[in-house]
Amino acid sequence: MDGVNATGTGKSLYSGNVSITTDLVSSVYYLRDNSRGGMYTTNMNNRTTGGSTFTDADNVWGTNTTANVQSAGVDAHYGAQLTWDYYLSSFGRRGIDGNGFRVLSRVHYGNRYNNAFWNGSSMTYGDGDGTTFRPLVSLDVAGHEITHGLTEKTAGLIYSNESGAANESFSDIFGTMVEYSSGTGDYLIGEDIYTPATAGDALRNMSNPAAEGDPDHYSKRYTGTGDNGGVHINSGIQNQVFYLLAQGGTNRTSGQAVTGIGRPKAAAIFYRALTVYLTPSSNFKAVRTATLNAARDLYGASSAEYNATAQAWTACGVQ
Ligand SMILES: CCC(=O)Oc1c(C)cccc1C(=O)O
Ligand SMILES: [Ca+2]
Ligand SMILES: [Ca+2]
Ligand SMILES: [Zn+2]
Repeated sequence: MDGVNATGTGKSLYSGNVSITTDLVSSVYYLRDNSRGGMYTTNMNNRTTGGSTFTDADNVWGTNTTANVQSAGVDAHYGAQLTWDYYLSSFGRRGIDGNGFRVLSRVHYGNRYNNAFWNGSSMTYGDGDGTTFRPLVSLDVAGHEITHGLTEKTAGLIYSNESGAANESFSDIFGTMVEYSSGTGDYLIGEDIYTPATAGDALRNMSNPAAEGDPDHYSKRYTGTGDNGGVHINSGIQNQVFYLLAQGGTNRTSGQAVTGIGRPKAAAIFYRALTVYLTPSSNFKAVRTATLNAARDLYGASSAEYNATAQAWTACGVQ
């Protein structure tokens, strides 16, 4: 049923009050966005099956607190909206498949569930247990999860060992770009949702991966079998490459300096590498090559951008 696009007011948990696109059908508002592939957001009512699209009578959603079940729905819907807009405005990509893929965001999944995941067709967010996690619907998480979908439909990076760590890093990189697109951002992952009683920490840290126990250099990579071969650990190496390429700085392990080229150009290089050059079994060496090819395509083989890309990978121990 095609309704009428409406602009609702969303009182979110982590982004203040935001404008969201909703769908008016027979004087009921639905958390559905027909202007962005029909993306919609459902309430799982703390179960793991079923769920129904949020509805509202006056198009004002949530109360900025978890006291109202709509609040987390606002964050997830807004995160999907910003992610759609980021990929469209930055790279001309309409949805994660480039063909208007309809994203489903499911919130209040399970009971005090400390996780968020992409399952091949939808994002799913738990509410957290209130100690380790608050509801996992922050902007960098939404961008992270939806980018898992984009990766699946492009390079298809296998979710283990180095290809899996690269997969994770692409999600951290573009989750961070989506967060910055809101007007404010940082190089922390999940800072709004992680350990509410502890300020300043995060799931991961791209500017200083070691702050959260992850490697910033290939020589420090995890070689065990945990975490699918360290996909959320060794992602720190590529995250550090991106950070140094975007912002400039010095790698703490190698002491090597990198000249920054800014977030937009660094993101364009990584996006082109992901969508044009990478394949399912690509390792970090292959990502280095793919980003150099992308930098050459975009800026030229002897450009400052190309040289900085090579410098960043070298600074992090990937030749
Ligand atoms: C930044 C979002 C994130 O990392 O979500 C996960 C969590 C909280 C647990 C396990 C896996 C993931 C993931 O999406 O990789
Ligand atoms: Ca962040
Ligand atoms: Ca915290
Ligand atoms: Zn992930």
